[in-house]
Amino acid sequence: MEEIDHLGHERSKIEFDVEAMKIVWAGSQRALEVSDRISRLVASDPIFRKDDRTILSRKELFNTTLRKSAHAWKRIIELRLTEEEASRLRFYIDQPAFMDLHWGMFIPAIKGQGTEEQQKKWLPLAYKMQIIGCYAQTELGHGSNVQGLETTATFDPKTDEFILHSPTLTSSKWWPGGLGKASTHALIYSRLITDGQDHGVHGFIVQLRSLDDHLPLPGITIGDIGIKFGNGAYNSMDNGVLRFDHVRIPRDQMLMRVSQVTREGKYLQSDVPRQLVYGTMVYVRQTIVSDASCALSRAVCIATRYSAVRRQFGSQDGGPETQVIDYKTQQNRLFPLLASAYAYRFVGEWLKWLYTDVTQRLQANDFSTLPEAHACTAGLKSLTTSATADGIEECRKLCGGHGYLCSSGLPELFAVYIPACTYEGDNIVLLLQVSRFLMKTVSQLGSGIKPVGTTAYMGQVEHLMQCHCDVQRAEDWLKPSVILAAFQARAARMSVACAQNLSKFSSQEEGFAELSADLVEAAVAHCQLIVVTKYIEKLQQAIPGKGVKEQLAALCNIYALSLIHKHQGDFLANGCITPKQASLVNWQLRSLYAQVRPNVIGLVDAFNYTDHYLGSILGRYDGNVYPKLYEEAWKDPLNDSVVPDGYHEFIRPMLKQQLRTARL
Ligand SMILES: CCCCCCCCCCCCCCCCCCC/C=C/C(=O)SCCNC(=O)CCNC(=O)[C@H](O)C(C)(C)COP(=O)(O)OP(=O)(O)OC[C@H]1O[C@@H](n2cnc3c(N)ncnc32)[C@H](O)[C@@H]1OP(=O)(O)O
Ligand SMILES: Cc1cc2nc3c(=O)[nH]c(=O)nc-3n(C[C@H](O)[C@H](O)[C@H](O)COP(=O)(O)OP(=O)(O)OC[C@H]3O[C@@H](n4cnc5c(N)ncnc54)[C@H](O)[C@@H]3O)c2cc1C
Repeated sequence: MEEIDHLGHERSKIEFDVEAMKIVWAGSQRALEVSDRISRLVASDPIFRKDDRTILSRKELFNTTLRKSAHAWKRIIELRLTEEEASRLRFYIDQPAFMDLHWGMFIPAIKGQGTEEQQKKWLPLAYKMQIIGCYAQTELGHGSNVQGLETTATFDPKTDEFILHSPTLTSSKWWPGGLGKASTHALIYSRLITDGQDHGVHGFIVQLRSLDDHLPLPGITIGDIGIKFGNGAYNSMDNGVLRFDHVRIPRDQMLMRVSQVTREGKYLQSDVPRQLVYGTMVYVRQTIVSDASCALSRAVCIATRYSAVRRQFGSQDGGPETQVIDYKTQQNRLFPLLASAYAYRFVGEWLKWLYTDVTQRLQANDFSTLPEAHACTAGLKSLTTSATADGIEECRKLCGGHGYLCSSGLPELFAVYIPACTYEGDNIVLLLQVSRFLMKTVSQLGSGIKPVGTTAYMGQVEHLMQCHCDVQRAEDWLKPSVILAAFQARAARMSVACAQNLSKFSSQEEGFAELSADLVEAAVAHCQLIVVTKYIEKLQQAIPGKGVKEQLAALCNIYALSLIHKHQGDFLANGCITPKQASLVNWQLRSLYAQVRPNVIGLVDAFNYTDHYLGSILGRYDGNVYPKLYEEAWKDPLNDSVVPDGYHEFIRPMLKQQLRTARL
């Protein structure tokens, strides 16, 4: 039967080159080719099916994780996939698994914190998957406060070993992904004790399970922490609990790039900053920003396609009703999210560059950009994951009732995504780190230290404290210089106000505690400025393809102006803009919505997601929503029988009883 494209009329209106936009989204022609090929490979392989995930029991679901991971690994070897292809394979399989922690944290931690010798010993085993590792930092009692961890690693000079021990219930390792059932090894973060002295938290490679029969080694208690939020979702992951009872490991299993313990038990600190122990978190936070653009674009793709299919009200003379995407309220909720997905994509690309740059510098013992890399990764991780989690939920609401069905793909996407606001650093805790960095920058302004990188704008603080926004007509809001000036003035004024208020307290710590809510807002303003700046810089590059740059520019303006509208309290209170200019923002936004409206289906098609990856009937490429929703309902196990199990036991006796009561 011929397939009908129910979104064909939408696609015929598109004014730009969608194929060229796909390249921009993927990053390059080659990246698009790889992504496209691997997504099809996954979609066509029955082992990677995922439409049944929300109805599987926990054990069945975990079993699919094991099967999919083993099959993925087999395919990686058979097809000799490159690292990039393997990572795309993981992306399109779309199921959280122990492999993520092995490749995403265990290996990077050894690379970043291990000596050359340690890397030589452990990395080949890990690369060949002859050992499976996880990243065990968080404990039952402490996650955010890493310095508060309680697990101890005490050096025993008699045997040249460390003794790993969990002295309290709260010192139990709790949460590490892959720990519960799959990992054979772990990177354990633990307090280092030598000769009765506590040197703080360090990383140790510890074998947990036998490589022969997978049983826990002596002294180790280990298991899964239990079911988590939502059906399917993150429950494919075996987040674990672990306790040590005086477990001995050789001395050379402490990661010793940052500091060392000698054979005699002497503690030596190298000139590498201590903060490198936190380096793996910087790496993962950077990847999480790019992931945010993927998760948000996925939700937006579903909501956009469905909003073009769905019609409610407004029929005239028996004609079709209005597509809900044509309601201005729908556009006002949806289009800023579409714009954010693109904005996060570009800031993610930049952050990857920043991370690569800082890594190269670290290798050359240049640690000067580490504080900025920490502030940027922490802040942008926080900003993008919070907005993405909220955005996915908004997309669910944008799809009305059908968005609540698991077959819309949105409930599982939300459930699997929201922990990103917590893992790799609670979002508020991370923003407080950014605000510390900002306060330090402000305090150094008068001292001749020139702010650089993302805080360079603070160098013009005197101008930014007084400047006036130069907008008289709505179109003036389209000028990048005007947008940047407004965001810079807002960020600078909020940071300076915090710094001034902090100086009124007798101690810095007291001030930080009291003003933490304001500090978080200043950090958000700074991070939003980074996103806007990086988007504007992206537009300064050559971008080929008919109409592509124009659409990207419109989305950039929507991103920036919708933020000014949302946070107009900040912009007005700090005198960055006037009430008249705030109302012109709205006029300009409406006109931008009209400009992108004919192109929105093209803008989500450019993500190039397969129907398999989207996992959503509402977001189907062909828009054939209603027949497929109807068909899907009959697949529910409840519909296996016409009369439900339990009818004779529960429903029938109740009905009969009511009958008797009625007769009485
Ligand atoms: C199928 C086959 C596939 C094959 C291939 C597949 C490839 C697959 C790849 C998959 C990739 C997937 C990626 C992974 C998936 C993600 C899953 C998530 C799993 C989750 C893991 C976790 O959650 S791990 C635990 C994370 N924990 C945290 O984040 C804790 C948060 N807390 C902290 O970071 C810190 O404790 C703190 C920063 C909040 C406070 O630190 P501290 O108490 O030491 O304090 P100070 O505030 O005093 O800071 C001191 C000083 O240090 C600076 N600083 C702090 N942190 C850092 C840092 N990270 N880097 C650099 N500097 C730092 C701070 O600014 C201070 O500086 P001063 O100059 O002294 O002011
Ligand atoms: C799905 C998932 C996977 C995870 N995977 C891993 C893993 O693989 N390995 C691992 O080691 N860990 C892992 N974690 C743990 C995770 O890193 C921590 O949960 C996270 O760092 C937050 O720490 P916490 O739980 O201690 O939160 P808490 O710090 O207890 O936060 C509770 C509340 O207190 C607030 N708060 C805390 N400190 C402050 C402060 N100084 N100022 C203001 N407010 C504050 C927070 O904002 C939050 O609202 C995972 C967690 C989840 C949910």
